[in-house]
Amino acid sequence: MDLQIDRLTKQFEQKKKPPLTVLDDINLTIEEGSFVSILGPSGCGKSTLLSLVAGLKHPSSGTIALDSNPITGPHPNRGVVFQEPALFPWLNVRDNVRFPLRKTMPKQEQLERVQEYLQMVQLSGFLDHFPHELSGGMQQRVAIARVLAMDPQIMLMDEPFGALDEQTRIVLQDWVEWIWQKTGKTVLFITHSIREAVKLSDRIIMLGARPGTVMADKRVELTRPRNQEDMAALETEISSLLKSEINTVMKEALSDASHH
Ligand SMILES: Nc1ncnc2c1ncn2[C@@H]1O[C@H](COP(=O)(O)OP(=O)(O)OP(=O)(O)O)[C@@H](O)[C@H]1O
Repeated sequence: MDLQIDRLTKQFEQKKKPPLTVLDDINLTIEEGSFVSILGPSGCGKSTLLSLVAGLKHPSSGTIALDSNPITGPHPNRGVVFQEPALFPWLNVRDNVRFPLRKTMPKQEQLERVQEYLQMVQLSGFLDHFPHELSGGMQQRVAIARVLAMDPQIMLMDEPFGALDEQTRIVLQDWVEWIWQKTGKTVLFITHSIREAVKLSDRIIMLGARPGTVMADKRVELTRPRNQEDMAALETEISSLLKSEINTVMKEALSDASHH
């Protein structure tokens, strides 16, 4: 099922100032089963866009629809993974993953599903562990298993590896690519890392700053698994695009400041 974003605009009210436009007339179709990353300078509206797709925030104008059904709020067909794993500290791994399933199916089925997805994230030996007994990377895998177990159509991932060390991050990148290939889910993935985006994505959408519009939309045709040499040229190209965008924003900010 495609995700269709039409003429999407989001503004936030500000005290004693005109509203802040964060996303301005965004039009995108995200194809079913594709891995799409969103890159852009800090504050350009990446998280806002993801929250809108999640249904946690509402558009100021425009629409978002999943296979022609308008999104009006959160729904299990869209699973969200944040930078912080957000597990319940008082529940063990089994019950953390089971939690969202508890009203949707018989208990035996819940437990089977929990087992299946913890196996997929290679944590089936940790059912009785509590979050504080796990490393950050393991906690994030539990959080991902919890979302996968709900069998969403789309995984919305907001810098899921941003808080992890470089080595763990590289391992989890390979692993998320494997999960994506195995499950065939659509992934919408926010990252600050150009390398991560180039490694994982079918398509990279770059948001520009103030107000957030689509600055570039690139298909990545490199064969998987991708190696550093093949990725280098595209990384350089994206990096210079982003640098010039950030420069523009900083110059604007400086000139605004000097006029006040
Ligand atoms: N609830 C809110 N009320 C007012 N302004 C908001 C609100 N949420 C976000 N903003 C503003 O909207 C802009 C975009 O924020 P957003 O978090 O979407 O950016 P981002 O691209 O995800 O940033 P980063 O890369 O730093 O995480 C920022 O200027 C932010 O201050």
